[in-house]
Amino acid sequence: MGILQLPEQSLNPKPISKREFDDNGDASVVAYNEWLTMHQSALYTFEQMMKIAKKKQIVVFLDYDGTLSPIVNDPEKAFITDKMRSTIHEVAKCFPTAIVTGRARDKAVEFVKLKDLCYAGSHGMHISIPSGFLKSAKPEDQTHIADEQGFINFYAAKKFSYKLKKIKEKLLEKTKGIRGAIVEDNKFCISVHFRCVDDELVDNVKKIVDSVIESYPEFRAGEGKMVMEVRPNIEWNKGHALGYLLNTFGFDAHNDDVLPLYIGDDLTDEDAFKFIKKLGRGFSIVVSSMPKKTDASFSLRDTIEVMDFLTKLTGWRKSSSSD
Ligand SMILES: O=P(O)(O)OC[C@H]1O[C@H](O[C@H]2O[C@H](CO)[C@@H](O)[C@H](O)[C@H]2O)[C@H](O)[C@@H](O)[C@@H]1O
Repeated sequence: MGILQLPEQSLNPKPISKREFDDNGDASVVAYNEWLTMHQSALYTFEQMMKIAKKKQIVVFLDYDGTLSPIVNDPEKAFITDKMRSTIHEVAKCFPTAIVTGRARDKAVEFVKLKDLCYAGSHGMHISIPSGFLKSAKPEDQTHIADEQGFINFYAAKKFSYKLKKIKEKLLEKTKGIRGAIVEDNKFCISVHFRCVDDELVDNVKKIVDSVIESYPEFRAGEGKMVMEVRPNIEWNKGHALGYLLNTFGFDAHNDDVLPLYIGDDLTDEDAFKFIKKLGRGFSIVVSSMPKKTDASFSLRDTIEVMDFLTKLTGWRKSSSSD
């Protein structure tokens, strides 16, 4: 079965008015509405999507920043609402569910505060699975370690910890004179934020990051939303994390009955969208209120729409299991 493609006449994207868009962003209404026809609203095409999902196993993957919590200036204050938390809780009761984020896994747990789901932190380089979720016991080895909170932890990039610490020290030192720059330790990657840096100094921040990693060829830097992310230069990203988690949940990714559903808003989420595209099955949903280049098939405008979609999803699951 291929990725859901709806015939054009069945599309029912929610167009937005000029007023609404002018208040909100800088792209034109026409461009956004055109973009919506290629990345249809997952809310407005929900029924069609779920026709495909009937009697199949949906596995839910949720990015954190910009997907569950709105983007804010201070990364330490990117909280989710209680309503979003209880929505995620309901989702996790209905489907195997994982939070897949660039944040450190511990930070994601601290924000989400839910136990019965998986967390893939540091862009999937640290995956935590409640031990009860494992179909068969995973032997403890160098990359699978049990912790006191009842999670089994998989580490894809442990050997880079020492050098990351050094990189972080250098970044802190070199950015300390730039007002608004924040260096965030995400355990297996480091974010250097410039959202609150004066426009004319943003390039300086980027140059600092580039100059620091120049002496560390095993690392690379990518750009996210007003942030540079330094990470080990290894073949492991959010897409690999999806494959790993599906497998760990006991699902054969090649089984047509397994449908990964991923919602995310940032560049690193594109790796997960590509994974789903390559699989040829599942639902990839980008969160954006303006046109952007993406491999996702569907879209939602913002975190409010994400919550509405997840609520619909759990409602659908509950009603379809009583069929
Ligand atoms: O994979 P994600 O969960 O989307 O994490 C990506 C980065 O998200 C955070 O930064 C973004 O959100 C901040 C809070 O809203 C915002 O201030 C910042 O400008 C955004 O880039 C997080 O702080 C980063 O470490 C993550 O890499």
